Amino acid sequence: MSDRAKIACLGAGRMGRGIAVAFAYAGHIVEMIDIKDRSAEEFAKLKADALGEIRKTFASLSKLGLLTEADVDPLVARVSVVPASGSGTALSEAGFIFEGVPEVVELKREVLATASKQVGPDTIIASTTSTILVDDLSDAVVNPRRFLNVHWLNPAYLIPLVEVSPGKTTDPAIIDEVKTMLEGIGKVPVVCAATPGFIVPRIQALAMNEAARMVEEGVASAEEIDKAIRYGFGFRYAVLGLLEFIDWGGGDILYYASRYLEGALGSDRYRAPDVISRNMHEGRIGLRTGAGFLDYSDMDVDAYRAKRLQAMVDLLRHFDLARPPVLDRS
Ligand SMILES: NC(=O)c1ccc[n+]([C@@H]2O[C@H](COP(=O)([O-])OP(=O)(O)OC[C@H]3O[C@@H](n4cnc5c(N)ncnc54)[C@H](O)[C@@H]3O)[C@@H](O)[C@H]2O)c1
Ligand SMILES: O=C(O)[C@@H](O)[C@@H](O)[C@H](O)[C@@H](O)CO
Repeated sequence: MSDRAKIACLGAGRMGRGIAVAFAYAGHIVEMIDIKDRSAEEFAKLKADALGEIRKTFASLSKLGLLTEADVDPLVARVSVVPASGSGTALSEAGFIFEGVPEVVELKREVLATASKQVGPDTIIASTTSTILVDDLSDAVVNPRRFLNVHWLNPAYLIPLVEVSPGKTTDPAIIDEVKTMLEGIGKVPVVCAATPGFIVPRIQALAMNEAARMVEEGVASAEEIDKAIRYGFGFRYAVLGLLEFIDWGGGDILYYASRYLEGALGSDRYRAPDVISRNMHEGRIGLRTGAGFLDYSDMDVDAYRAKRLQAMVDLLRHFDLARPPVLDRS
């Protein structure tokens, strides 16, 4: 018998299924609980659909070389779907529960309140919300000390990052427990303060809306904008962090660029935060001054730069875009 914690997902939708695949892959037993009120026929259909998609996902991972075809059956067998009426055992046996119902505060509170009455004393409950402040949910849970937000990125079984956002009432020991568990299944957890949108949704909602706005304004087609993201924005940020790049390009450039864009596009959504002007006026503009958002003073900057450039060259090769130089030999 495995001593890996049992997992329960509240909801068998996109995130429930993705999280189920991630945990089953890592050796955990997962029960997806369908808490929506529906007929036996509707439940049977949902169950077949969810398990069918999980099988398809494992089958595609086998084609992509992450597992063998023979692994698919035993991995799928680790996942089951139970109706609300059968949730008692699943909830009382689960070590970790991930709530994954639609992004509606009242619905999440209702589901969390009901489920948290049925869990064991050591169970940790997490909401997979993309944006909702953890403290807007925690008082719905019977034991809020063992509750926090754990935001996975879609597709959850492939993207390494998981954002962990504890609230005012979360027991600090739980944060470590969740981090250890996530690292144990190969994820890269990042902890952030209780805030709506955490780190990634907060940044990407702005970027996604701006991309949509540019389509609306006729700046470029959706295809051209996405090409720019894949070969420029995404390419660079696969290697550098956003704040790290402010330091590479220079905080002074961002200071002036923000002022210009705010005026030229007539929108305060380009207004830089105070820290950008402060850094600029105090000369903390990045690599050139030895410090910006990061501190380079005690670093072998040439070696650091070479490492990042190597990663970009590896990416160029990955995209099949690396070329030899053009040399004019007579
Ligand atoms: N979709 C994404 O890319 C993504 C990524 C990260 C986090 N999230 C978050 O995960 C959560 C779930 O999103 P999703 O994309 O999996 O949604 P989804 O619609 O695919 O799944 C929602 C699940 O909740 C169930 N449900 C719907 N209405 C219900 C009700 N009234 N009562 C009980 N259950 C109900 C559905 O049957 C389904 O199983 C959201 O909070 C979302 O913000 C989504
Ligand atoms: O990063 C993710 O996978 C999700 O958090 C997002 O898809 C999310 O639903 C929001 O950023 C949507 O705006």
